[in-house]
Amino acid sequence: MKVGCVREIKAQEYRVGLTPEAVTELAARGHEVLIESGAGAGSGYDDGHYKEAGARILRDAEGVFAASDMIVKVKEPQAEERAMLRRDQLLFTYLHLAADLDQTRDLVKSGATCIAYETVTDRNGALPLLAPMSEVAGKLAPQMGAWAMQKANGGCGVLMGGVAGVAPAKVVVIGGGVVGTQAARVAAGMGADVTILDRSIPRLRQLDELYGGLFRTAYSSKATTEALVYKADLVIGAVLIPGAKAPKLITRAMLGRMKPGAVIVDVAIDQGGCTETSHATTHDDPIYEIDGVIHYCVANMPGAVARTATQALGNATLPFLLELADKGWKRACAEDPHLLNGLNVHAGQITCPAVGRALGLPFITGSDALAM
Ligand SMILES: NC(=O)C1=CN([C@@H]2O[C@H](COP(=O)(O)OP(=O)(O)OC[C@H]3O[C@@H](n4cnc5c(N)ncnc54)[C@H](O)[C@@H]3O)[C@@H](O)[C@H]2O)C=CC1
Ligand SMILES: CC(=O)C(=O)O
Ligand SMILES: [Mg+2]
Repeated sequence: MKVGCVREIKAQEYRVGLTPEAVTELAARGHEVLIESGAGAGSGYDDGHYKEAGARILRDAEGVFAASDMIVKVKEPQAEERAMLRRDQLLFTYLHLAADLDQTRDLVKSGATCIAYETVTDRNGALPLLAPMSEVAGKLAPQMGAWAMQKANGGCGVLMGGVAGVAPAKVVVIGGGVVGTQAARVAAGMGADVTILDRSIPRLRQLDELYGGLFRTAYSSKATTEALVYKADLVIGAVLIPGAKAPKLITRAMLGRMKPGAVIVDVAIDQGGCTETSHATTHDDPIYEIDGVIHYCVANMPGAVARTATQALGNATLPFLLELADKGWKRACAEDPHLLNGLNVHAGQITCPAVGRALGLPFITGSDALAM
């Protein structure tokens, strides 16, 4: 198979979809790998690293899109990239379609087969291609929150860990999955007073057993969430209902009752955010204020630490990538129901029910797509 990888063009995105390590493995199995010149530069890989691994370097993205059977990326294709997709092509990347009607329409129109990293599952019911980036974003969230709490950024001027005789910041993490756990660990490590909320009692029990001394757990009822949010200096939004839009757990009306200068880091923004007033921001211009509350809503947080993030993502995508390249999407998905769960769009149809429902558009199932 011809496997292509282009330079990411989303604002301030420095990750890359294929590492030279992945190229080595693809080439060893007889696949031809095409890399856009400069694609890996932001992650510390130059064209020479890819050539040595066995790739061919092409001058521009147009050439890579035109020649490849499968395109491997990091972020959702931008409008100009979507225009280059074609019917017999496979796209393997993050998509986050539930909160992105324009992209969904373009992918459907392209006729391409699109597998989204974030809805691929594993046998434990987890999301193995979202998890590494969730680890990164979770570990970054307290760091970004601490920065936003500084007065010069409009924040409340509270230091995460406090000092002798002065209380630390109160941090509330909503959602105790991968992002939430890493965020709570780091915030607690910085000395903050941390509570994590989740809707799943087994998950709360697990967190309590593992981290009981480090942070508290609480059940995510409306009343408990409100009470904790009103006392918080920093709220980290980390909920997920796979494939669907994030539930709005912090309303506009609640902002007025929060502390002036409190900060919300809404990591769930790529699924629309769990705060009614959240809208996606960029690393260039990451924060804005509404009703005295600072919002940080960068949708590609791991792009800030591209070297670490690219390596972590590359490790996780490799086994799936090899299956897709060796077998083609249809056989690979037929043999692996977890990869099939990643199929979001095929031949002009939405194939992920959660996406169809979130956008109010018609959909078929992955199994229907296999039978086409
Ligand atoms: N902004 C960014 O750069 C990045 C964003 N993300 C996003 O972060 C979000 C979280 O991802 P993960 O931690 O990997 O998901 P996860 O599936 O590991 O955890 C989500 C948790 O939310 C909980 N939850 C669901 N509804 C809830 C509610 N009403 N109240 C409290 N908890 C609730 C679930 O029980 C689960 O424990 C996703 O939207 C993901 O796409 C992930 C990486 C980077
Ligand atoms: C998960 C995701 O959206 C990201 O890593 O940017
Ligand atoms: Mg994102």
